[in-house]
Amino acid sequence: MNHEDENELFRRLESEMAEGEPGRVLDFDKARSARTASAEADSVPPTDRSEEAESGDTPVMVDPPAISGPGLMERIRGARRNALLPGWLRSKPELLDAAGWLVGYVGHTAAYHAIRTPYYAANLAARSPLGAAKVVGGTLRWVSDAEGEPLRQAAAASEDIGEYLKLSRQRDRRVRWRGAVVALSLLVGFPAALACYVLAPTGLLALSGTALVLVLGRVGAPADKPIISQAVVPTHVERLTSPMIERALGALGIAEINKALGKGGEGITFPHPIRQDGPGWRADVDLPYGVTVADILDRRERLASGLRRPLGCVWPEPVPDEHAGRMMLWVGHQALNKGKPNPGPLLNSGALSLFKPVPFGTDQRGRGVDLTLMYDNVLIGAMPGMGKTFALRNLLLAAALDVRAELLVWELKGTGDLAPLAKVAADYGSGPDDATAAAALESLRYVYRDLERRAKVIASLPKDKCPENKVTAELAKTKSLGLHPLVLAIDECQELFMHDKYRKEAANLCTAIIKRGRALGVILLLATQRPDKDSLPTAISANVGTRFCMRVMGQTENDMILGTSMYKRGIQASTFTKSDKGIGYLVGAVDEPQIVRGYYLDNPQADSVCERARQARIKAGTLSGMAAGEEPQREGRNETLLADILAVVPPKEAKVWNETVIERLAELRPETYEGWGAEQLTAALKPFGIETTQIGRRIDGKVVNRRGIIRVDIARTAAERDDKRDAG
Ligand SMILES: Nc1ncnc2c1ncn2[C@@H]1O[C@H](COP(=O)(O)OP(=O)(O)OP(=O)(O)O)[C@@H](O)[C@H]1O
Repeated sequence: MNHEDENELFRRLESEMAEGEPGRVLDFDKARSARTASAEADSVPPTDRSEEAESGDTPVMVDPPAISGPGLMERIRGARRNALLPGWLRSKPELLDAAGWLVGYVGHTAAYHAIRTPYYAANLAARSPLGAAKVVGGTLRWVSDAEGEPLRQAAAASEDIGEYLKLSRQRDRRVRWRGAVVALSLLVGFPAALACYVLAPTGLLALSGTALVLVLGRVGAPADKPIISQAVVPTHVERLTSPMIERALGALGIAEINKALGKGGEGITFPHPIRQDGPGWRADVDLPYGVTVADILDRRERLASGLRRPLGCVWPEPVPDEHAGRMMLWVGHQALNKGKPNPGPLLNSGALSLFKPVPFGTDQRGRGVDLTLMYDNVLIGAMPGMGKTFALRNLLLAAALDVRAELLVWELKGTGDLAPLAKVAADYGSGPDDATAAAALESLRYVYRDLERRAKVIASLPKDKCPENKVTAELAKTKSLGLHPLVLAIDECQELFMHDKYRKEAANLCTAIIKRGRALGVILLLATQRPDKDSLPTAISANVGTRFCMRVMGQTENDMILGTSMYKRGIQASTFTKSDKGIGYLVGAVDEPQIVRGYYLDNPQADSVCERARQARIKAGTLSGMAAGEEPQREGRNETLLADILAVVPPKEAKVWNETVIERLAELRPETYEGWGAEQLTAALKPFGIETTQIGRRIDGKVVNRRGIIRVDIARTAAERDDKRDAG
């Protein structure tokens, strides 16, 4: 292109720019390629550029200059540092696990061969004559220079006399000195052996004889029949490679991935080398633009098929603090659900503190996952039979081993899976019936009342003792304060939240406990198999700190347990299979969701942990309530009801309709009374021996009869109860 043409092109460009709106994005590539296509001219005259820059219509550059982003220091500061030591060296349980495995491996190998030593010895002895013959034969062949025989034969056959004579002379020389070596050895060796035979102690003689026999046996053994068999057969797992991952991703049917892998596509990038990570391989993958880890999680099964690995081995995960397309793909050597169930450290551990992390399970890589229960509440959800009760029981066993913790345990299914806890629990009930649901509700009321008491105690404490206005390990130790950890567990809590009579009150109490209980040392543990808004009030699911979700049907249940948008973020418990029992997503224990397999303690093991916890409690003097043989109060009554009625019905109102009373009660304590009906008040007063009665009122000139209370009845019963309490 000559300068004329070039100027013409830029004139055109300028006029285009002038026509367009200000700041319009120009297709510079097009312009550039037009330039290069038509000529050899390799640069724009500097005058042209400066003119552009000076004119007000300078095109807007939308791409940053090539070198952009943070400066060198910022990049160095922001760089991610790789751990100095490998994970297994930093984590004590992993180190212990690896050391234990090594000791076991060495021990097994040693024992295996020790048992077979007589067999190995007999085998070698049997082969020693053949070994001796091989040694003698080999020596004779060496002395007679047998290895040169084929060459001599060849020279003779080809009648190459010169070569033959040369080889024969070499042989004669060799035979001479080799024969001398052997003769000398025999001359020295025989008398030496004879002397040893006569003079050496029997032990040394036997040892040398045995060694000789074994060596001869080893020499006599055929190469294809090893004497020592293998103690362990190593499993060979196929290495995870980038082509395998690309092949698997390409088979997912995601258009963007196919485009990236196709001809001219940008391919798939791996920001770090694929490496061994625990008992599996870890690959970090940058998915093509626009593809998220959630897209892959949706197709985990297909991915596993593409990798030719069982589903339980393939665990794609989002990477914390990275873009949505960065995937950590961990491919285990063995399916997670095929590993031997691990009872975990609770089986043998001594005392625990709920203020510190307690063992809960292991992640895919076998590393221990702990949970801190204090200042938290836990929600466990899954389809029936996936391991909710076992997971809940793990947490309760940990709580049982903290002798200070008061346990209230309710299992509303009636299978008795939590029965071992009855040995240590202040209150325990199991059953699908109304009475158990009512008792569980009573427990909630008790906890709620205790919440009020705890709040008062904390408020009355000097600031230096309670600087953060919450229960501390120190305060929990002081028995007189009554600020010990209070753990209330309800398995199949949907039974309570869907109960005809109790659902409203149960939901209100639970919500209040979840909201206020954390700082006051109250821990609520809930497990449900029906995570929907009717069976698990949203106020509860929204306020729980730690969530564990095993297999569920779909997005709604997933997000109900794990929290809103978790499914979209790729945390999908619906991808677990039927055999993934006890395996779930744990959210809230650390910053990022984890896949965890809960420790598996069967009934007898749970029983033995509870027995140990019981003994520890007896020793510490903290065994209380039902576990201590005290009769539980099962009156089904709300302890504050009478006082509450007296508070909302002034003495001048002698008779008040139930509906008026509950309206006022709901204003006083919405968490307890909201949703009560007139009938419920009548039922709630019955255990106190108070009957409601028909009360007539004239409305619009007509007499309307409705059930109501007589205030003096309430006041009398309340006074009697107070007297009794004072006397008792
Ligand atoms: N961590 C685990 N590892 C291996 N297997 C487990 C684990 N947890 C539970 N299981 C198995 O799953 C089975 C069901 O467990 P569990 O009774 O806790 O389920 P669930 O969800 O409470 O059931 P349901 O909804 O019927 O009450 C148990 O019998 C046990 O064999």
